[in-house]
Amino acid sequence: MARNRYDVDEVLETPFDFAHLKRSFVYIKKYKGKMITALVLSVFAAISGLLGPLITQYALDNTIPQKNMGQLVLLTLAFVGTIAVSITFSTIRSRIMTVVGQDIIFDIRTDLFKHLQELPFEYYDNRPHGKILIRVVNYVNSVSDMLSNGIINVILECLNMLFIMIFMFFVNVKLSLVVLSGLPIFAVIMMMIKKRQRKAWQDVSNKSSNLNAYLQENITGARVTQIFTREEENAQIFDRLSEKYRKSWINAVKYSNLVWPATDNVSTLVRAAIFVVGLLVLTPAAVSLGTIVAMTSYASSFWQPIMNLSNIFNNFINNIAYLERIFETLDEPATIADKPNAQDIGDITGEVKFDDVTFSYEQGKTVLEHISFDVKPGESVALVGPTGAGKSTVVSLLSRFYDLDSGKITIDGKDISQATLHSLRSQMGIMLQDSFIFSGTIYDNIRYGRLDATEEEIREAAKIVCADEFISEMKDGYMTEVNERGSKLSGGQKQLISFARTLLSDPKILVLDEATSSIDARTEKLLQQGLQRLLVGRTSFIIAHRLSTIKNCDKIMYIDNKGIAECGTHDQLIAKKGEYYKLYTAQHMDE
Ligand SMILES: Nc1ncnc2c1ncn2[C@@H]1O[C@H](COP(=O)(O)OP(=O)(O)OP(=O)(O)O)[C@@H](O)[C@H]1O
Repeated sequence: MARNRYDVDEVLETPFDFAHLKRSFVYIKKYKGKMITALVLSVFAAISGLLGPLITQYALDNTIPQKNMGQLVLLTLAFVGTIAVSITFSTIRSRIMTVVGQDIIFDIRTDLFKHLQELPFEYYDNRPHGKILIRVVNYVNSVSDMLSNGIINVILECLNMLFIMIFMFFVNVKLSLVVLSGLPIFAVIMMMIKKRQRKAWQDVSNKSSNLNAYLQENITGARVTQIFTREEENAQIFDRLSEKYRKSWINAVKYSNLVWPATDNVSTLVRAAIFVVGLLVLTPAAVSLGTIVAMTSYASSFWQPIMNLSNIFNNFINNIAYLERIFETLDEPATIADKPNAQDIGDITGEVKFDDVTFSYEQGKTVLEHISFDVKPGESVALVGPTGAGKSTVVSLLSRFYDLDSGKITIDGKDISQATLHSLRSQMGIMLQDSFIFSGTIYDNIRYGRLDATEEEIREAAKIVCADEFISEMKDGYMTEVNERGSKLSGGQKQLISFARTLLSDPKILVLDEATSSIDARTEKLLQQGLQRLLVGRTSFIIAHRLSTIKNCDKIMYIDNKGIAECGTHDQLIAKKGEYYKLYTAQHMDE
């Protein structure tokens, strides 16, 4: 998939069809009981509202000319009653639908979040995270009204139209036909606007997504921005994105704004036609004043649902662009998922074998080629080599964060691509280069991967990695609240917490990717002692640029040129006087 920058519009792979709307019924049908109740209430509210003009007509044509005061009072009370029923039922309906709308938001968002958690790293590597956020937050909010109220309103407005027609035809057939004659004019106008309008709103959604992506990137990178004093340039980029968003919005609103006046004009024309036809063509003798007043009232009522429908239609057009995005995310395949016949890998001893493994992140650009090596259970293996050589990639493949181009990786003789991800990853402890800290307490951060860990176990893990001392010195100790990304902690402290988190999961295979790079030399020495105890009985892969930390590993692999350039113990590689020797002596001399 092409990489998507913050300023590149996303391409929708699937054009809109009604299947999207049909698919959204999955979310709606759960609430059909409440929706039917709301619909019934709305129908009663509408019928009640429609009785008003009939009462008026009767009063104008009979009660008032006969000066029947008693009847007039009764009719006035009935008129007020219809309005009261209409308002009460509409209010209850609106309350029910607010709850349904929120329930639908909840369901879609839960599905999206669950799915996002299963998507491969590749998905996140390929798009700005702000564009993912906007789908889960803004787009879901937007579509909820369409899926709850929108669909009810469509049914309701259609029913409303039907009822009004029945009432109109009941009052006067000829004048009803005059009202209906406005419909074809309206249909032609709508067809002309519809397609352009949909495209325009899709553009708005793209531009708002771009803006969000840039904003999110800049919040995350705020420190770097200030360090490099890039504020002005970034503000200009933001202005450009904002301007594009503003223009796209104005353009889209231009189309939407055509719908209202078009409907309004047709409605006014039709009402004028009623007067003309009623008074001049049919003559007052044939049509009473009450009939003309009732018919103009019905005519404006008749165009009300049409105006509402065109409004809903507008809303649908905007929201369908969002719905497409939501379904696109839900349809994103979890490529790194359990195969159909995946098996639990069982309790592993930690024997690892790479068999002729070739891998590329992007098609045609291999990062590793034909790599083969064996690691016995409990062995410690160091991966060293130049930046970008592929060390982290090797351990990512072992955890099956990516699938191979060719070759096979086995653990205890079992192909990891055929194992369930949970059984594989739950026996691995991986400490990535980026020691991510979640918002919450230090305590919660350490037990992130093992919620059932006891306080003693948490403290013990922290002690082994020499984190207990600095944590205990904090005002609230283990209960100290840290921000997302651990902004209140030093780089080394973050690494130690993340280290404790990895150890607490008691893995059979331990992966430490630059786990101690930010830790001072004294703490690292202490840490090494604790680590030696801890590595016993576990297979470990350690990536480190500081070679002094991996000297004692059972095996050192020097990764370069897409493969293993050298492999052996520290002494063997020093004696070989190859690349490792050069690197080690260079570092040794520096020290
Ligand atoms: N998600 C990714 N998408 C595309 N290419 C990637 C991705 N991650 C890494 N690469 C590329 O793969 C190569 C190997 O990267 P890797 O992170 O494995 O190197 P490394 O040896 O661990 O480097 P370092 O010592 O700097 O951590 C690099 O050229 C890098 O640009």
